[in-house]
Amino acid sequence: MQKIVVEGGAALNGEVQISGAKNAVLPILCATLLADAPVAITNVPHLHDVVTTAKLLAELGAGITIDEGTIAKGSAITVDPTTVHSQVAPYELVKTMRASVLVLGPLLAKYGSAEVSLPGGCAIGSRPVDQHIKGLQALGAEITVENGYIKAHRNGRLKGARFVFDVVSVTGTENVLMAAVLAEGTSVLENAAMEPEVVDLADCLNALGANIEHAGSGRIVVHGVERLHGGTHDVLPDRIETGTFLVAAAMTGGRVTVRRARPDTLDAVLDKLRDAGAEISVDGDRITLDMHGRRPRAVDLTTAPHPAFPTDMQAQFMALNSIAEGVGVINETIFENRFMHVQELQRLGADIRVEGHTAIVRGVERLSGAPVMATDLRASASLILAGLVANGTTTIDRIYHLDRGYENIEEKLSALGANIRRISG
Ligand SMILES: CC(=O)N[C@H]1[C@@H](OP(=O)(O)OP(=O)(O)OC[C@H]2O[C@@H](n3ccc(=O)[nH]c3=O)[C@H](O)[C@@H]2O)O[C@H](CO)[C@@H](O)[C@@H]1O
Ligand SMILES: C=C(OP(=O)(O)O)C(=O)O
Repeated sequence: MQKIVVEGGAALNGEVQISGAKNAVLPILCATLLADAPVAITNVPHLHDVVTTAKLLAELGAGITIDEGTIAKGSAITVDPTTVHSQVAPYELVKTMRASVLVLGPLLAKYGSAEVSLPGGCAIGSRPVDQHIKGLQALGAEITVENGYIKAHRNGRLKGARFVFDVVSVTGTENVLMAAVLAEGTSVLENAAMEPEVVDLADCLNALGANIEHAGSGRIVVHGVERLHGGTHDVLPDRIETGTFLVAAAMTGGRVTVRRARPDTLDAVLDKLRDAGAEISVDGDRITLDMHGRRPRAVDLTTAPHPAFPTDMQAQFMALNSIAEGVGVINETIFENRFMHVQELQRLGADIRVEGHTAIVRGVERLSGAPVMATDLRASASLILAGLVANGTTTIDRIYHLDRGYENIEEKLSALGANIRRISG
C-alpha cells in the first residue's frame, strides 16, 4: 500500500500547471456514448477515475484509444462508440467510482435501455440518485430498481419535458441533460446545477451537434436532436485542483502562480483566500497568490451549490483554518458526513469542535507531524496541506483516494519546493 510522506516547513514558491477537471472529463467521457462517430477528448488528466471510466466504456464495447501526450499538454482519449454492444454497467466498476452512474442517461437515450448498478454511498454521505431517476422518468423512461441495479428502458424516443429538480444535483443534471439531448422536442430543466463542469459538458455536446441553451444557469433548455456526430473537446481546467494549490501557497506563506487555470470558475474560493490575507492577481489563465510570509487569518464559510463556496474545497480550508490566526466557522450543507478529516487533523494538533454540520476551528501556531489516514479524496488533500506546515513528518495512508482526483500531486508540490514523497509499504 502506498503512502505519502511530508516533511513540513517549506514555503511554496514557483509555478504549477493545472490539469483537466476530473468532474468535467468523467461526464464528457460518458457523453461520447451518445455520438454516432468517434469523439476525441483532450486535456485529459491522468487520474484513477479516468481509467475506471475508460474501463467501463470498454466493457460496454466502445473502442478506446489513449494518447498519453505530455504533462504539459495532458493526454487525449478517443472514444469510438460505434461498437457498443452492452448496456450493463456492472457493480464491480460502479462501486469504485460513483460517477459511473453517468452512463445511465446516454445508454438509455441512445440504445433504448440501460442497467446500471446503484452506486451506493461513500465516506462523505449517502449520495442517493432519486433525482437522476425522476428526471429520466419525466422524459418518458420506465425505470425500476431491482437487485441493486437501476433498470431503465424507453418505448420509442424519449420525449422532451419540463422537469424541476427537488435538490440541486450536479451529476443528476448531467444525466438528465445527456438524455434530453436525443429526446423528441424541447426539455426545460429547472433548478439545474450551475457548476462550470455542467457548462463544459454542454459545450462538448453542442460541439457534437446538440442544441443546449443556458447551461450555467438554473434553467437549461435542450432542443432534442436526432443524432450527434463525432468531434473534439478540450476539457476545462480543474478548479478544485487550482484551489488546492492556492491554499497550499497561502498556508505556507509562499508565492505561487497557477497556470492554465480558469479564474472565472473560482470566485467564491478566491474571495475567501483574500479574506485570509492573500494577495491575488489574475492575468488571463494565470492566478498568482502571494502571502508575503504572513500567517493566514481564519475564515468563515458555508458550502453550497455553485456559484457559492464548493464542498470540494471545504476540507482544504479546514486545514488552512487549523493554522490560521483566529477562529473560523465552517458550515457543510451539501454532504452529511463530510467532516471525516477532522479527526485526522486533530491528530496533527488542530483545535476543531464539530457541532452537527458546523466545525469551529481555532487556529494553532503549529501542527505537529503524525501518521494519519485519508478517508476520501479531499480529506487526503487537506492532510497533505496540513503536513506541509506541521513540525516534523506526516505520513498519510490510504492515498488511493488521492489518485482518484489529483494528477501527480506530489511531483507538482515538490516542484514548488515542498518536501513530499510517495513510498510503498
Ligand atoms: C463526479 C462529480 O461531479 N462529483 C461532484 C458532484 O457529485 P454529485 O453529483 O454526486 O453530487 P450532487 O450535486 O448530486 O449532490 C448534492 C446533494 O444532493 C443530494 N442528492 C443528489 C442526487 C439525488 O438524486 N438526490 C439527492 O438528494 C446529495 O445527497 C447531496 O446532498 O457534485 C458534488 C457537489 O458539488 C461534488 O462534491 C462532487 O465532486
Ligand atoms: C466528492 C468528489 O468526487 P466524487 O463525486 O467523484 O466522489 C470530489 O471530487 O471531491
